[in-house]
Amino acid sequence: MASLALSASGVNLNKAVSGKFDDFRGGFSFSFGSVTTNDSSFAKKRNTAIVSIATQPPPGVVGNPRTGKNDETKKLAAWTSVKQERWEGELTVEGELPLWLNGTYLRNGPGLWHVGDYNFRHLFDGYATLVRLRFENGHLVMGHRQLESDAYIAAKKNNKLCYREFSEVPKQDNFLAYIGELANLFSGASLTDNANTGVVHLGDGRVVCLTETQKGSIIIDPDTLDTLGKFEYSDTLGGLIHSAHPIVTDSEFLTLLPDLINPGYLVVRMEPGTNERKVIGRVDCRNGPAPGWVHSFPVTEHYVVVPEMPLRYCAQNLLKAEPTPLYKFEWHPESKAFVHVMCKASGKVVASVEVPLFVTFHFINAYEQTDEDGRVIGVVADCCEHSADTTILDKLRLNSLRSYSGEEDVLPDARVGRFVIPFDGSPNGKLEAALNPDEHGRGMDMCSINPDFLGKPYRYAYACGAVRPCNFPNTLTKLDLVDKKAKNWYDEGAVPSEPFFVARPGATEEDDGVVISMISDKNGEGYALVLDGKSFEEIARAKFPYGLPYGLHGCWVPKKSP
Ligand SMILES: CC(=O)/C=C/C=C(C)/C=C/C1=C(C)CCCC1(C)C
Ligand SMILES: CC(/C=C/C=O)=C\C=C\C=O
Ligand SMILES: [Fe+2]
Repeated sequence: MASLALSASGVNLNKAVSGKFDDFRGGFSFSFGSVTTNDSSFAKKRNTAIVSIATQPPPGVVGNPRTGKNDETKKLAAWTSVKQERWEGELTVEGELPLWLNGTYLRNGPGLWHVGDYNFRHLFDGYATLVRLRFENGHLVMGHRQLESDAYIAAKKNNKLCYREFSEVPKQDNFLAYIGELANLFSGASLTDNANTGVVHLGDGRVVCLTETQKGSIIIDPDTLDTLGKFEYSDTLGGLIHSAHPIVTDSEFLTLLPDLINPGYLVVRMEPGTNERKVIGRVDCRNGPAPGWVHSFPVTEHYVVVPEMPLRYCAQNLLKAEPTPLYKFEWHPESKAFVHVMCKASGKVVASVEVPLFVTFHFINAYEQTDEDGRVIGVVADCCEHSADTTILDKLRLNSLRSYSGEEDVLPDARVGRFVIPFDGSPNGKLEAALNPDEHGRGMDMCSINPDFLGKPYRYAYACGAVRPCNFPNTLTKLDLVDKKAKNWYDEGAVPSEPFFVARPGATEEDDGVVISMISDKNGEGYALVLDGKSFEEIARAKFPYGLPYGLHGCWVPKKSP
């Protein structure tokens, strides 16, 4: 059992933070909260530790009733709309940032959950808030800014929801308008372009914010967070939706386009410097009325792994004005679950197996298994698996996230689900926990790996786990998938965002680097946190001028060499 001691040092942000504000003025009811930076008791309030979850008694978690809008009370900022349109300034760093850490960590996520007096219902509905941490020679400059999607601009202008978000549908004044809106749904015109899920750094240097609608692909300037315009796909592949998480490397962009008419998926590839996706191949669904939801998928060095989850897109739910318990999806256990493997070079499906039922948002990584002669005999694919329980989707409703009492254990169990897909023609693949889920408190999501190990055998992953009771993953967790152990960082009452691994230039060991996260703490404040990739101990933190909303996924933009 490990329960490591705490360290603390003070900071007075009144002196430390030099910030630039750009108050939002318009039809939106943003509150113009003044920035509360004078908090010399910050250090005293600190209570963080690396804990062994299996042996630590569950700590109390602070209550969190929130409205959709900001107020000045000190509550968790994670589920609260961002205070203002933008801010930029240097932060005071406690501890020491490695001097090799030069570049920008960008994080995207839904950060504004109301239009006028209307409050959105689901975490995924919020308008995209971009946060930028620029690391330079031991210094850290933070900036945040709203993404200027058409959906956001229209909401600001008209003071009402104008596009279909994840769970929200614009209200129509009359029957004719209702019919018009439905027609626009089929053409895609009424779908949101609110690219609030992730942000990727393409091999050609462009930085693109993404969501699950294809029109929600928006180019930004990583230095200013300016919205530069739509990323227009120049091909004629059509379709309205894609996986929220493409696989992006210096040499390619791979994604899946679900086909809702003839259930299946197109596997497509785009080269740096182009906007044209080319088809690698097509996977036909094995069963069910529609393709399974593909929020993400993994790749190995030579194969694309296509999951067919029994949580399937649902055309009827798409047409409904009010959200259903599974939103735009439907659970079809009778349709079973499958995993398909496509060869990247030939587009041929080399394996298609039935697997146990599963629910996942995020794949972690995948790799090839070889025999003693080096022949590929199968693939292993790991994901954050929610025990085939779809209730996780409804647990991400803002009411549920905001109304946590701190006492009940609300978060459904999750694990590192490891698929083993044989290439020998067997009809079934395996799905088992890669390590005992008690190692990470049976919470598991929001993962990253060392990108040099993408598609290759790997040992370490970073994710969020749980110290229970809780209603959302509340630890940063380093998973050792070889020793089957986890190290957990925990700050009582806080919500950390996805731990993002940045490798030290020239590193030869997989975990030689740092892990960056942004924390919403129980006092309503927040800070950037940098952990050592190996020891998983804190090496630096920097307090934000005010707490920021929860963010989903990020990317690293290395500093350009002069
Ligand atoms: C934030 C996140 O992780 C997921 C966002 C998903 C969105 C915005 C999905 C939107 C959709 C529609 C507006 C209609 C079509 C179906 C679907 C792709 C779910
Ligand atoms: C926040 C989340 C999914 C985000 C998608 O991009 C999942 C959280 C799961 C909790 O266990
Ligand atoms: Fe995601």
